[in-house]
Amino acid sequence: MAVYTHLSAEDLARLIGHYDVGKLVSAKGIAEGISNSNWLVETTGSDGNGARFILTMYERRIDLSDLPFFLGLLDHLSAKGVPVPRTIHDRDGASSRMVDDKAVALIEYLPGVSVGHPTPEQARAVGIALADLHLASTDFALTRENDLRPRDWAAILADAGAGAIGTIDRALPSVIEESLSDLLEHWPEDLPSSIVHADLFPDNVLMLGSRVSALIDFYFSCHDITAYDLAVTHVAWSFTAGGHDYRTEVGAALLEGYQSVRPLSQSEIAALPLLAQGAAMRFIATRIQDWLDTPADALVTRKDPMDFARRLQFYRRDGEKVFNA
Ligand SMILES: Nc1ncnc2c1ncn2[C@@H]1O[C@H](COP(=O)(O)OP(=O)(O)O)[C@@H](O)[C@H]1O
Ligand SMILES: N[C@@H](CCOP(=O)(O)O)C(=O)O
Repeated sequence: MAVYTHLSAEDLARLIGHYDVGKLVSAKGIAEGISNSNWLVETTGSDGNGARFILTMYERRIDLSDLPFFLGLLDHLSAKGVPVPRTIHDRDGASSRMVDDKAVALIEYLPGVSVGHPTPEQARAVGIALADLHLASTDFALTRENDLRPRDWAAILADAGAGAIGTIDRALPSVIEESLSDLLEHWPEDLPSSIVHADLFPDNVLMLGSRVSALIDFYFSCHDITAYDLAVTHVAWSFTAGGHDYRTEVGAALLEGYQSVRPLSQSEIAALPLLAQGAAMRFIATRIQDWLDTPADALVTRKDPMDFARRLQFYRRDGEKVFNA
């Protein structure tokens, strides 16, 4: 479930009244997603022809001072033709508003569905869209540091403690231990950097057939190593459910699509095996944190860190072969 806050019909109508989008017709809570509350909102439209929007209420993990970065980036990318939803500004020109003590934003609705088992053609399209995003964001004026870098994963894992981590899966502490110090010691500092999405999982890409109709959920976006974003996307897209098997053709198509727009340098290619292990570790760390913070009977489905422990082991073993083929 992903509606954490109840908004009455009156609250919603009052809120929509601050935007030039016509009158509220309906608002349905969206089940997908785990971080924020989202509603699909229908209005009569500013021209009376009806319109749809996504209303997002920021619930957790988001520092409100970062909203101008996240929302401004959507407008910047959308203006440059990258398929991301633009934000709807209220009558005062603001891209977000407060409802009681929570921030909300009204966002353009884009069609499409998230794929569960991507084809190579779909992966290629995602690679192209990611490279477009990297190139189109170079002149975005605002900056945001990544607060989930290797030292942050290490801190999250140290806070959780090997004992508690072992209660999730007995194998997990040793998978982490055999890689973490290597990642901290060899993490590259001299690769090209840019704005990165940092969480471009299949559920954050909407597709119409083999076309990317929207990249969404920019709430981890920040400045970091550009090729790290490709590594995150590779880790997220190129495996069967649970991270059990690597899908060679999907991984290759993603890399090929990306490089058809932004060719990688030799140093970026050489770093990809380690960046992919780091990407897997980053999601292991936050999934462990969420797992231990979420009661087993909570309504939110906990995401299994082992899905990414398997991927981490894969890249340790076969990363060179995958990226240097
Ligand atoms: N701009 C959009 N257009 C259409 N659907 C959207 C849009 N933004 C979000 N959604 C829908 O809302 C769901 C949750 O959004 P998301 O931003 O991923 O939430 P969370 O941050 O909680 O994971 C998505 O899976 C998608 O179905
Ligand atoms: N993609 C991350 C979790 C972040 O959740 P999102 O719904 O905001 O994309 C993971 O799978 O661990």
